[in-house]
Amino acid sequence: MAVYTSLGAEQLAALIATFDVGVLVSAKGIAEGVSNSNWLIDTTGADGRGARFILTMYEQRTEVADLPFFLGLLDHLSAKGCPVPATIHDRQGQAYQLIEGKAVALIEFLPGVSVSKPTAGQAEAVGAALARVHLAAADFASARANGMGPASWQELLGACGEAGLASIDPALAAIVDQSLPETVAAWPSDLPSGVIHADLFPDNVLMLGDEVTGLIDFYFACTDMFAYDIAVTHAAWCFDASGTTFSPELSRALLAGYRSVRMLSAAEQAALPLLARGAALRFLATRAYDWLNTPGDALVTRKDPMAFARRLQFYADPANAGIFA
Ligand SMILES: Nc1ncnc2c1ncn2[C@@H]1O[C@H](COP(=O)(O)OP(=O)(O)O)[C@@H](O)[C@H]1O
Ligand SMILES: N[C@@H](CCOP(=O)(O)O)C(=O)O
Repeated sequence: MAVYTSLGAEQLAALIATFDVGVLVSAKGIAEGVSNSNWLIDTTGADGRGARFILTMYEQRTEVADLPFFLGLLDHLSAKGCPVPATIHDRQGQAYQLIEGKAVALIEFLPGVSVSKPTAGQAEAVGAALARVHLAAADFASARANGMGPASWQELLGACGEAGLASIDPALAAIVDQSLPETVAAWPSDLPSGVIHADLFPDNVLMLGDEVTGLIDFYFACTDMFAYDIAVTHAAWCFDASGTTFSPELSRALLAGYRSVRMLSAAEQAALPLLARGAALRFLATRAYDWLNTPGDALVTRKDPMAFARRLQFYADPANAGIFA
């Protein structure tokens, strides 16, 4: 359930009245998502013909200081024709407001559904959409460091400790030890970089058939290597949810879709196996930390760390080195 904060009908109506979007008709909490609170908002519309929006309240994982980057990026990409929701600015021109100390933003509603079993056609479309974001953000003026880089994996996995990792799975500490030091030591810093999404999982992509209608949840977006974003998207899209079964077909399609829009340099190509191990470690680290530190009665659904430990083992196996060719 991703509505952590209760907003009363009067509060919502007063908030919506600060935008030029007509009068509030209904507000329904959205169950999907884990980080922020989201509502589906219907209004009479500025022209009286009805309009639909998403209202997001940023909870503790999103720093208010980062909102100008995240929301400015949405507007930039939307203006460039990417399927990204634009933010609705209030009558004062502000992209977000504070309610009882928490930031809220009204954003464009985009059609589509998140797929749970992608087809090759859908993976190809997502690869192409990712490459278009990389190109479209080239003239976005702001930058944001990746707070989820190699130092954070070490910190989070270190905080879990050997005993914590063993409590998740007896083999987990050894799996981490086999890959973490060498991946961090070899991590590149000289590959083509720019704005990346950094969390383009299927639940952050809205689709209608093979068409990408929405790329959402840019709240890990940052300035980092494009090829790392490909690796994250590869890890997210090319396995079953448990990380047990790799799909060569989805992998080929995702990479072909990306390359159809943006060619990879030889150095990026060569780095993909290493970057994929890093991507698996990044999500293993946050999932393992959350697994051990999320109270049993919390509203957040804990995600299985072993699903990314299995991906890490797959990427670390020399027999699979050729999958990115
Ligand atoms: N712009 C949008 N258009 C349509 N639906 C959206 C939009 N933004 C969010 N949603 C819906 O809200 C859900 C949660 O949003 P998301 O940004 O992924 O939340 P969280 O950051 O908590 O993971 C999504 O799965 C989707 O169903
Ligand atoms: N994609 C991450 C979790 C981040 O949650 P999101 O709902 O904000 O995308 C994972 O699967 O571990």
